[in-house]
Amino acid sequence: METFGTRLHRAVAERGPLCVGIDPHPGLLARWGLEDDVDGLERFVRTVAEALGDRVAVFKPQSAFFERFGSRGVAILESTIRQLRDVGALVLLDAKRGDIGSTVAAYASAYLDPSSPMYVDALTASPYLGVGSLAPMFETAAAHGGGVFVLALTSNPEGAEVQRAVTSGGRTVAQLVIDEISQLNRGAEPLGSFGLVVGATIGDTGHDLSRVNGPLLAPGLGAQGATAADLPTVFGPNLSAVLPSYSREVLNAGPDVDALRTAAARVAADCRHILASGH
Ligand SMILES: O=c1ccn([C@@H]2O[C@H](COP(=O)(O)O)[C@@H](O)[C@H]2O)c(=O)[nH]1
Repeated sequence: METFGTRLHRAVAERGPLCVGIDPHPGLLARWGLEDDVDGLERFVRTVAEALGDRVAVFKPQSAFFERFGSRGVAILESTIRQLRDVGALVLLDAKRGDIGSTVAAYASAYLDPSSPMYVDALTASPYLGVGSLAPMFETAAAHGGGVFVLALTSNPEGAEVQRAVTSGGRTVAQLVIDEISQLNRGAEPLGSFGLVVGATIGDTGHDLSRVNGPLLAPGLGAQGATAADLPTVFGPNLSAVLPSYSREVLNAGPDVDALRTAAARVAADCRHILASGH
């Protein structure tokens, strides 16, 4: 069985280092001339999948925008995940799950067990009940070739107060998360399956990412103000592991399929250039 790290490494080699977020905001549905209802949601996501499904390495549907419509929205999320995986894209579900271990085990079965209808390649997770509480997710992911991306230094301004707080051992909360994920990825080749979320908006992190040996998901590009040119400041010598993530910046170009493709190609080119230059 191939690990998620191996599958991600190949997807990025074949399609380029880009994650496109699928965030059907009410304002975007309106901008696309769609109603803010289940039919509008379905038209929106089918258009994104048709335009980009065969050319973007990773899609990151934001679960909240589907949950907003109840069970019918969740059914659309489920079919979108299948549609994207069928055309060879990896799906990273952004649901930021986290809880006590026994409940995390249920989240792991829901998203990371291939027999589940909601099975995805990887899931975002929140470590604020303790990184150890996420162990059932790590174990299920490892057993089935899946991945988990854990929040470390998020792109929103409110995150720093918690994430940069200093623990009793002297490390920040974020560095503790970074170190625990680094342990899980130790020795993995070509890339570990456990990633971190580090916002592109945060400037020089002041944190040591050098031992992560796993993917660094960088949201905050585009609509939140960061650009590809900010990536070297944030990630320093660890740029090669960065997976840049854009949602509204690309989605704003729709509903025209060619315009969506042009927008995705533009941000991909910006990032490829910066990531390849290594500085
Ligand atoms: O630190 C984080 C973690 C997750 N997100 C999510 O990414 C997208 C960003 O959307 P944009 O339209 O590109 O701003 C959204 O789903 C967030 O929930 C993040 O922004 N920052």
